[in-house]
Amino acid sequence: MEQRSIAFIGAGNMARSIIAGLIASGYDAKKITATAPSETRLAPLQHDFGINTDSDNLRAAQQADVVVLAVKPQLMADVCLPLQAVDFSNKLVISIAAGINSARLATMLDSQLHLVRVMPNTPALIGKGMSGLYADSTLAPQDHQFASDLLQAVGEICWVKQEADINGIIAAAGSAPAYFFLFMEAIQQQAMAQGFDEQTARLLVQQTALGAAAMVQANPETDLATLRQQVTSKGGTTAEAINTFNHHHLTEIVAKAMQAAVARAQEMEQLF
Ligand SMILES: NC(=O)C1=CN([C@@H]2O[C@H](COP(=O)(O)OP(=O)(O)OC[C@H]3O[C@@H](n4cnc5c(N)ncnc54)[C@H](OP(=O)(O)O)[C@@H]3O)[C@@H](O)[C@H]2O)C=CC1
Ligand SMILES: O=C(O)[C@@H]1CCC=N1
Repeated sequence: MEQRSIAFIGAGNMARSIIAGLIASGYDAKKITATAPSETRLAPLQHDFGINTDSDNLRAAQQADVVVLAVKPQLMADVCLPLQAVDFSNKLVISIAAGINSARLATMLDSQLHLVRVMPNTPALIGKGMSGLYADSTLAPQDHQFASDLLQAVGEICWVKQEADINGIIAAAGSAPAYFFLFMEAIQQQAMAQGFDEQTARLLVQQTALGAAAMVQANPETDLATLRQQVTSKGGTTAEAINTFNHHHLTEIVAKAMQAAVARAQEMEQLF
């Protein structure tokens, strides 16, 4: 992919995940700078990946071709204010923040932007990310391509046609690793309650989750319900477990949780 200079403004969990994935995919570490107010986050990034770090957001943004906004939504307005001094006319801006829309970002940076909104997730850290991307029709094809390449370096991507769909990506992918972790935590806890030590319980859940996800990926023509049915022997143990999930309305619980994630993103659009 094209090796543009990239400044990550914010060096937390998500920036680290993308940077790790980029370096693993062969991106030139010297072309990447990450910023944060303290060395706590920066030093490990420099040590682990050999990238540049800087505590000066303005300097990093001014020197970059691509500015990735990777701070918490609550801080975005404060972080953007000094960046209004940057000439963004030849820069691509990528925002990974949940709940801050394009119009708001343009106001925060007081510029017309070449902007892509991206909703990634933390498995980008190991090259298994899932990112949704949105840009309006004014984005240049080469910027569109760069954003695609950048996120494809750390996983799968899908472009959405309407900006509001980014909130759906948050619910289905951005936040969703946490749902799977929660489910795995619950299985691990119950396996421990049934007598397994912590390590064995973790092995049982992680290998099963990995196997199930790999089966989904290996069988793209088989729908998820069929894969479930193949485990569920009539009158057997799985049927009892699934009946219990259904009795307690697992599908409705998941729907409500995803709707809550979207509602929070919409609320954040008003707050920040
Ligand atoms: N975590 C996730 O799974 C996902 C997160 N996102 C989005 O990514 C963004 C970042 O989230 P996440 O990485 O989890 O958050 P973190 O809190 O882990 O990281 C935020 C980073 O911003 C830094 N920071 C704070 N103040 C400033 C400042 N003034 N200038 C520059 N950097 C600053 C923090 O530094 P310090 O630690 O030193 O304060 C930290 O490095 C959010 O907008 C979130 O919505 C999107 C998809 C998934
Ligand atoms: O929880 C959050 O707000 C961010 C966005 C998606 C994942 N983490």
